[in-house]
Amino acid sequence: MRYAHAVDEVRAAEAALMARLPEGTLMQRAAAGLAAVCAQLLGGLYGSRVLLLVGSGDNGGDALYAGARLARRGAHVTAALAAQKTHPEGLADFRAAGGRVLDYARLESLLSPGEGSAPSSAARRAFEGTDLVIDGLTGIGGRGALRGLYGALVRALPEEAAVVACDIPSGVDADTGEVADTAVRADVTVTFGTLKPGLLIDPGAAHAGVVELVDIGLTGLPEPAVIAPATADVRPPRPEAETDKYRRGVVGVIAGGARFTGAALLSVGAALRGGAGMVRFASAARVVALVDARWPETVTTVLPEAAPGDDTEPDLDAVGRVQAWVVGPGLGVDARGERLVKATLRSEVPVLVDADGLTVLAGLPAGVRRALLDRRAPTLLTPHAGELSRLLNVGRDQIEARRLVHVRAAAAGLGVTVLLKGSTTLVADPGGQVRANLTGTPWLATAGSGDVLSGLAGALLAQGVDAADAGAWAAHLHGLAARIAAAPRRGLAPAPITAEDVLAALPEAFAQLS
Ligand SMILES: NC(=O)C1=CN([C@@H]2O[C@H](COP(=O)(O)OP(=O)(O)OC[C@H]3O[C@@H](n4cnc5c(N)ncnc54)[C@H](OP(=O)(O)O)[C@@H]3O)[C@@H](O)[C@H]2O)[C@@H](O)CC1
Ligand SMILES: [K+]
Repeated sequence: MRYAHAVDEVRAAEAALMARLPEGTLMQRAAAGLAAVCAQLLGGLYGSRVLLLVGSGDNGGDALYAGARLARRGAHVTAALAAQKTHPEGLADFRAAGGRVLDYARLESLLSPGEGSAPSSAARRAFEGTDLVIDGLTGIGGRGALRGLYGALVRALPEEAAVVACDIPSGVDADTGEVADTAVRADVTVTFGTLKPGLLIDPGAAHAGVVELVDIGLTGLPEPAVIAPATADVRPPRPEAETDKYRRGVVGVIAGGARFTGAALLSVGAALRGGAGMVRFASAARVVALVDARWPETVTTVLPEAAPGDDTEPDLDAVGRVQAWVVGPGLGVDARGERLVKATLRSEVPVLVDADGLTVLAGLPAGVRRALLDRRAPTLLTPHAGELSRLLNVGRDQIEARRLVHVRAAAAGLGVTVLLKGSTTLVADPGGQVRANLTGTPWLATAGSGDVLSGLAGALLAQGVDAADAGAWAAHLHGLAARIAAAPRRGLAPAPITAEDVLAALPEAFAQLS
């Protein structure tokens, strides 16, 4: 499990610790950890060329002290001072260690634009041959788009150099993972005390590379703002020898309609492979026939079409007992869809609402929606950014840019668990804790992959897994399956995949759980 804390919490814990320690102790611990990771990456230090990007705050101080340590071990280290004032003691130590300084005025002239907005050739020449860059422009004090020389400096970095970010890649918001404009793209981020949410959430996570945590002795941190389960933390129930199919959990899937049938097939397939004892499926006759043909192990029920104007609630008892419902994939957003969503939410078992089911919910008057979601059994909503945008009445772009903020707001506002799909899938419970999924891959951005996720999470709900774990574990397994499908053998470059491929790889993903 990886834990991330918000900046305010980190600062409070650091202040308490600093009050008990001699001045500068924490920074020395941070710098020692940073230098150790860099030394390991460089292999031999002697003669290697290191470039420090130094900003005005303590993040720059960490970089200067780390650079001094590397210089004392024989590296050629240059500090590019991107601010007029930098950490004075750190700079003095760096100079004393024999580090070379590119001061602000010199850096400014090197970075003055050449042709167009490309970095000037002077900057290119100055940085040529760098083996490793240490990014100490901004850490947890960074706010908004990089200002002054910072952005131009980042854009002028030599492509071949390895990049190690100090605490957080500069330009990434530590609390949310937002990237306003230019941000450092690190191969490794060395972070101190605890992870920051922005290291786990895209677009920040994509800029962080491998995240190495350095222990600086922080204690007394509160509950983490974001947690990211590792594969070892994903523990769906395992059937015992005497477990029968009913005790393993029965999941009911209500999906597909007049227009779409594929979503139902994918969701049912994933529910079958998700470990439930049995899958029941209910829908229109045409969809049921297809499910019967593709997944004969499913127990199916044809739901009679209501006559126009007839809004009596569908009889879900006719489908048989289930321990959880999945409702929505390919369902349609008409009156039939609305009746089915309402009926499942009025049941007393866990319900997962996905896809068209979410659009139906978004279209209901707020009071009706609130009453439907005010349930005793767990409720899990699994929107992508567009569906969440409709539910919250917030622009899709805003959701994409501030995923953490909006998934939390949705869970708190609706009083249910919300799984926001995307490059980093996030699962928020109404209490505010968020789980981030680390197994995502861009290959999952393919039609139907959400239907697979819904069936899988529904199967976990039916096995008694709580909503936040069901969402987070399903996302984890789904990501593993996608990676297996995209690159089935070691050393193979990933290839495009379909949702069917993800479905087929689910058993192998389960096999990776300890
Ligand atoms: N606290 C501790 O115990 C420990 C802390 N440690 C280290 O300290 C780091 C935090 O240091 P910090 O608080 O000095 O903030 P930091 O991230 O260096 O940035 C602040 C400066 O950047 C500037 N600035 C901001 N945004 C900008 C932008 N977009 N573009 C341009 N400039 C921008 C801002 O300028 P201003 O907004 O004031 O004009 C201000 O001067 C932390 O991440 C860790 O590395 C470790 O040593 C362990 C112990
Ligand atoms: K940084």
